[in-house]
Parts: sequence; C-alpha cells; structure tokens
Amino acid sequence: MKVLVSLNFPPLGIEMLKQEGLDVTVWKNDIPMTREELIQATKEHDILLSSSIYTLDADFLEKNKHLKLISQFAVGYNNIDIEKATELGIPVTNTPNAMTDATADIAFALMLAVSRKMFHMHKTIISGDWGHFRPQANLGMELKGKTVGIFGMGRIGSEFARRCLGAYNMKVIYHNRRPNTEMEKELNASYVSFEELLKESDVLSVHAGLSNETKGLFNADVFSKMKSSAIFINTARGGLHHEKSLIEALQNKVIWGAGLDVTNPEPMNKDNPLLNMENVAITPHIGSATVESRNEMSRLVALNIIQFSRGEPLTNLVSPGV
Ligand SMILES: NC(=O)C1=CN([C@@H]2O[C@H](COP(=O)(O)OP(=O)(O)OC[C@H]3O[C@@H](n4cnc5c(N)ncnc54)[C@H](O)[C@@H]3O)[C@@H](O)[C@H]2O)C=CC1
Ligand SMILES: O=C(O)C(=O)CO
Repeated sequence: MKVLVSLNFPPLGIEMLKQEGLDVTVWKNDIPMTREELIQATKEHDILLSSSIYTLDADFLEKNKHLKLISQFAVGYNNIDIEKATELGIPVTNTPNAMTDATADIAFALMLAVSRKMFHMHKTIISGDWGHFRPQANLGMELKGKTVGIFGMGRIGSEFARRCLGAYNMKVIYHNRRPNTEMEKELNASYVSFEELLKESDVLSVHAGLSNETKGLFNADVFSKMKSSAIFINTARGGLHHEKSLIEALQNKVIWGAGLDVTNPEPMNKDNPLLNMENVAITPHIGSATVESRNEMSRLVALNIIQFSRGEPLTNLVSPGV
C-alpha cells in the first residue's frame, strides 16, 4: 500500500511504516502542500497521513474517493468531512492522548500569563520601556482559590483542571455533554449548566472540539453573561469563539482577559487588535508542540496505518459508520 505523508512529520512513525514494508512518500517541506498539490499527490496513494491544517472537505474526498484510510496527525478532526468520508467508505483515525499533557500545559501557561499581563510586559520591555516600580500599574490578579470553569471535561479539560486544583486549589466546575463522574470524585468538580458556567467562572477554559454545536458558541451574548473580571482561555479551536465579539468584549471590559492558542483564521492577521491588548496572551497553536507529544503522535499515526494494513481493528477510528 502507498502512503502519502503530507507534512514533515517526526521520523519515528515514518520509520515504523517503512519497517512494515509500506511504500512511503514524505513531503519533506515545512511549508504545507497547496490544496491542488495535495489533491494531485493523494490521487497516487492509498493512504493519506493528514494534518489539521489541510481541509479534507466533500470536494477533496470526492476527488480522492479511492482512499483506503485517512490517518490524521491530531486528536481534533474538524478539518475532515466525516459524514462524507463515511458515505464514501473511507475510515478516519486520530491520535488521542498523545498531546493531552502538552495542551493542558499551554492552557495553564496562558491562564497565568493573562492573569499577570506577562506577554504585554515582555513587549513593553522589548520596546525599551522598562519603566520603574509603579505601585498602581501593571496589576494582575491572583488565581488561588478562584473558580475555574471547564467547557468540555474530556482528556485535556480534565488534565487542565488537575493543574488548576493542584497549583491553586481552584474550585472546579464544568459543563460537558454528559457528567464526568470520575473527575467529580477526583477533583471534587461540580457539573453545572452552561449558563451557570458562564456566571460562576473566574477563568473559563474551552476544551470541546469544534462541531456544528460548538461553532461560534462563545459570542457577544455569552461573553455578556460572564463576570467582568473573568479570563477566557481557548486552546481547542478558534472557531468556537466569535472573534469580533471577543475583541469587543475585551475592549468594552465585558470580560477581563483572554488567552488563545487557537484563532480563526490561523495565522492571524498581524493587524488584529487582540495582538495589542494588555490582558491578552496568544500562542500560535502550539498545544502539542513538545518533543514527547509529537513523537507519540507520530507513533500513533503510524500505528493506525499499520493496524489497517494488517486488517486489525482500528483503535482510534473516529468514523465508526465505516
Ligand atoms: N491547541 C492545540 O494544539 C490542541 C487542541 N486540541 C483541541 O482540543 C479538543 C479536545 O481534545 P480532547 O480533550 O482530547 O478531546 P475529548 O473528546 O477527550 O474532550 C472533549 C470533551 O468536550 C465535550 N463536548 C464536546 N462537545 C460538547 C458540547 N457541545 N457541549 C458540551 N461538551 C461538549 C465532550 O463530551 C468531551 O468530554 C480537540 O478536539 C481539539 O480541537 C487538541 C490537541 C491540541
Ligand atoms: O491534535 C490536535 O487536535 C491539534 O490541534 C494539534 O495537535
């Protein structure tokens, strides 16, 4: 079987595929393929090792309906039209757990950075303004004992909540599709309605995947129901928050601050007002960017392909209809 490795992925998984005797083509460029390049290259392969930066919509899938498997190098797969893939009989797999710790760390780092205006202070120093000790300037807020609200208490949400409890003894509340009784026991977390989550959270951190249900969910109406002292953190997908509403909520002090590892679009336009706000910290989608996480993603993405080529059940199948 011929496998197209569509980005310069860590070698561990690529070696696994070669050892399995699979015919592997690697795109050895750090700049992704254009859509047309990807469509054309995929035509000559049976399996696509894909990434969330590529849009595998109905049009792409129709043009490549011969595909036997899409093995996605990510836990999120909102870039793939799963319904269409299922209709065409193409199984899709992902890489859960590999980046849980790394992404929870970024959410935690962003929370801390926003609460103490760290990115802004760094920019101020670089601009040559060290300033001096001003008793009433640059004041942040402390997190100890505050309430953290988790939207999406899955793998990453739970790991982030563990950090909040362990480091700051924060009270954990959450909203999820269904109650997570394990986390309720471990973290003394309380399941609350979405409205209550908005009302009670000092920090609200988003960890649900992007779907029709969650797209644009965090809009002006939602921000208006949050505390004016609240910090909004999104490390899930930029599409979950409505960017213009977030900008206005921050400008009008409807909420206090925001930390984002994901934006919509990515990359952001460099004139985006969010980049110049004091109480905002932004990282360029680096949730899974650690050596440990990327190696494990590489191992898993290869394992999914190997399971498929051996005819074994797919542990990480996300299109169960196939
Ligand atoms: N910034 C980054 O680099 C990374 C971002 N991510 C994002 O994080 C997301 C979560 O990853 P995991 O924790 O591994 O997934 P998960 O599936 O373990 O957790 C997601 C949770 O959100 C809940 N959820 C989904 N839709 C909901 C809704 N409409 N209302 C309430 N709850 C809802 C689910 O029930 C689940 O408990 C991924 O889908 C991906 O978009 C993941 C890895 C790295
Ligand atoms: O895994 C994901 O969903 C990411 O966003 C990047 O690792």
